[in-house]
This record gives sequence, C-alpha cells and structure tokens, in this order.
Amino acid sequence: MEATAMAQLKPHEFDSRTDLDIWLAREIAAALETAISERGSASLAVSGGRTPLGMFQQLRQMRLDWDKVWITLVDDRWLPADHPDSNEALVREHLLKYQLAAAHFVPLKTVHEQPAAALADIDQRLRAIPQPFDVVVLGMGDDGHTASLFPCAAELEAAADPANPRLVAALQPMSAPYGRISLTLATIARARNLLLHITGSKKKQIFEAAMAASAAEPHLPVRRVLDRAPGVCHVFWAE
Ligand SMILES: O=C(O)[C@H](O)[C@@H](O)[C@H](O)[C@H](O)COP(=O)(O)O
Repeated sequence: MEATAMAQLKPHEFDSRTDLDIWLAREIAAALETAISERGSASLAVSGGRTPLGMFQQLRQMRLDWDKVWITLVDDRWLPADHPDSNEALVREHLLKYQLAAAHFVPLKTVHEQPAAALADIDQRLRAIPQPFDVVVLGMGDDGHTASLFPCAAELEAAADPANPRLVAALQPMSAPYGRISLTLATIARARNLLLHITGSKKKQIFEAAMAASAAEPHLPVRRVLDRAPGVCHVFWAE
C-alpha cells in the first residue's frame, strides 16, 4: 500500500477477512488494556456500516476489564435507536454482548428532532468519557467519506475545521440517506490510536488514490483526517 499523509500509515494486510477481524480485535483490546493500565480507564469509538461486524464478534469475546471501558460511535444516522439502519442498534446487537456487556456505552442519538439541535448535549455526554479517545476505528465509503464526514455535505467544512470547538457535528449527506451526527475531524485526528478498517480491492484502490501525492484537491475526507492526525494510523485491509 503506497500513500502519503501526515499520519504515518502502517498497513496490515490479511489473507482473509476472518484473520483481519481477529488481529484488529486484538489490536483494539491491547490498546485499551494499555490505556487502562496507564490511566485507569479507556475509551473506544467504533464505526457502523457492514465492515466491522466480524471484528465486533471477535472483540466481544476478549477478556479485558470492560467495566473500565467507555464505548461510543464515530457517527450515527439520526434514527430511532431500534431502527435497522441505526448504528446504535447495530452496536447493541453485535458488540455490547458477552464480555462487552460490562462496558459503558454512550450513544450519540438524543431525543432532539434534528442532530444540529443536539450538539451541546452530545458534547457534554462525550466529555464525560476519557478524551482524547484511546482508540478510534474508522471505516471508509466508496466516496472517500469516513465517519459521517461526507464529501458532498454542505456542513463538511465546519465539521473539518480544526478550530471547531465541538466534539461532534451534524451533517446532511446528499448521496446517502438520513441526517447524521459525526465526530468532528479534529476529534478523530486526536485519537491516541487511529485504526482504519477497509475490505475489498475497490476500497483499497479508492484509499490509495485518495492518499496519492497527485490526488486532486480538495482531498477526500479520509485523507483530510489522516493529514491532520499526528501519529500512526494502522490500515487493516483484506480482500
Ligand atoms: O454510519 C456509517 O455509514 C459509517 O460509520 C461509515 O463511515 C462507514 O464506515 C462507511 O460508510 C463504510 O460502510 P460499510 O462498512 O458498510 O462499507
């Protein structure tokens, strides 16, 4: 994988998605364990979508002091928490079970009609958990969005502005359904451990093109995040 960014990209390529899921879950658990031993608690933000399901199944079997871990989402769709397209529903069904039933889950969705009206409340919720996040696991869409930082959203510039004092932003993508709530670019970039999880040749090509020195500007959101992140970003990929 050849790419440039301010973040140092560390590729991890696997022969199968199952192997990837096992190793990614181990990497997450190890980073959380380090955080617990150094600071007494840990925070994890996970993506929704289809890609993380196998990793969730691995992670929920891992032994850790999960009662010292706070978990939230990098983004959610503004839907009732039991809607089939809600990331909160996905995480409740596939992640917060077995060993992980002891973890503290902090949802992004509130009772507000629109996500823009909920920003102060969500910020307050997230500030109650260890910041910066110890681990942020990102996915990526075919348009180069990550979290809900969609290239087509009018609110992208505000959500990507490093001076934005909020932890979260509300976005309305043109190319995908539902209003969104997302961690801001700066919140994601500050993570102590940043992991990108992508599968399939198509996403690999999209990612490499986005990260290439010759990539057209404005750069895609996934690159904008990594250009802002000062440390290592582990890129987990399998066909
Ligand atoms: O709510 C969401 O949609 C996500 O958190 C989003 O950023 C996701 O990671 C990508 O869209 C990839 O989605 P897939 O894993 O389904 O390809």
